[in-house]
Amino acid sequence: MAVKVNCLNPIAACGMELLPDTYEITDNYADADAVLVRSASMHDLELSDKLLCVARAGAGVNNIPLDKCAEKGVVVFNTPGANANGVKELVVAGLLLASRDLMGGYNWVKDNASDENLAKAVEKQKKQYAGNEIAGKKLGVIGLGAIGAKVANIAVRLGMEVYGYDPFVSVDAAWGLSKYIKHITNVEDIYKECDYITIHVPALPATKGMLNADAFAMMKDGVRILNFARDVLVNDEDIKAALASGKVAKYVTDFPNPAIAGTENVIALPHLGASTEESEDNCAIMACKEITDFMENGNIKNSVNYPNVNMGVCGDTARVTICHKNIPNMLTQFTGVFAKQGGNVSGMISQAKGEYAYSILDIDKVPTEDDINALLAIDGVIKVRAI
Ligand SMILES: NC(=O)C1=CN([C@@H]2O[C@H](COP(=O)(O)OP(=O)(O)OC[C@H]3O[C@@H](n4cnc5c(N)ncnc54)[C@H](O)[C@@H]3O)[C@@H](O)[C@H]2O)C=CC1
Ligand SMILES: O=C(O)CCC(=O)C(=O)O
Repeated sequence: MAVKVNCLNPIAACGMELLPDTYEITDNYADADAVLVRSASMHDLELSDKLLCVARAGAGVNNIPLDKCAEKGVVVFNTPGANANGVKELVVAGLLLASRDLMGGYNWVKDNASDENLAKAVEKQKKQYAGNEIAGKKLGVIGLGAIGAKVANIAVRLGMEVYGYDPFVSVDAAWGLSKYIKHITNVEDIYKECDYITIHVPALPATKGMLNADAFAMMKDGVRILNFARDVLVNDEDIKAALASGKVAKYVTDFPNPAIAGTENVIALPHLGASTEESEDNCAIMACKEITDFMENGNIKNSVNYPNVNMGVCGDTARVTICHKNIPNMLTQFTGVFAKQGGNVSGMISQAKGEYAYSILDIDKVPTEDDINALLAIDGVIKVRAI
């Protein structure tokens, strides 16, 4: 039967073209085996029994109910790093927008475009839009993942003194960091020392409202804040007060909301970080490859709610995949189901991530409906799929 794929947002064609010809694109979310999504919220959508996986063509997964998906055996993927360069480049633009009054200058020229003496007027007017250079200034980067690490490295190359903070930094990201980045172990040192602060952490209960009145109170007067991660990381009322008092000179954000969009010294962009042809292509390609390998082989790569598991292509007559709870004695029960029927399990792999686990079994016979039902009847088994 054809694999049905539903796109909740438009996904770049170069990714969609990688899906096998046998796959069918459907407008009917409820009938989909696989869902592709960018920023659309899935929190209010029902998860059908048929749904097997969701691929987020992007990094942030706060638009997807990860626990609810895990409980129903729906594997959620994202595309780590695929749009990081796009965001990094926009953060560089954000640093410049926070330092030079480009918007004011641009608007003034536009408003005076028909002035015959424009060239002369420009020379008189330009002092209104003078600013500062970023070279030599201190930049604090909170979160040194795919984006934060790139931002920190480019800022070093632009002549900034860079402070980096990430208590959970991955080994890969750490290897890629410039040796000139100062390793900060207490985020308060970033608040106290830096002229510019940029935040690149996921929206989690622990990071929501991280930049709040207490944090602003520690910062230098005239600090410039950049938020290309998520609106909820910055407390709206607190940053408005900090902008009004001059504590924060500029707030550049990719996440406007009615509370801050019209506020003076807020420069708000319409979530453009990953909106480049290159990032959209990279994310679409990675997401579609993840779906295809999962649907065809049961392999999981870059999941955010199930473990990564790779057993290549099926080396026997059939393959069975099982989403289950991470509890004792599961594997012997799985092999027991096939042993009872005289079937041989020739390959098996199992990995756990938190409360959940995922197993792949290659077997020398096509599993019967009874086999599948026997697996489903095991306490802790969530979803079984025969490939
Ligand atoms: N503006 C846009 O269009 C885009 C925004 N984003 C946002 O940026 C966020 C980061 O993206 P990536 O760098 O690709 O993700 P990532 O997962 O590679 O990096 C996130 C980093 O934050 C760190 N972290 C987590 N909690 C922290 C804390 N309390 N303090 C300091 N560091 C902490 C993690 O250890 C990790 O290194 C995403 O979660 C998403 O919300 C991502 C892509 C595009
Ligand atoms: O798909 C998009 O444009 C959103 C990108 C984003 O915010 C993310 O990857 O977390």
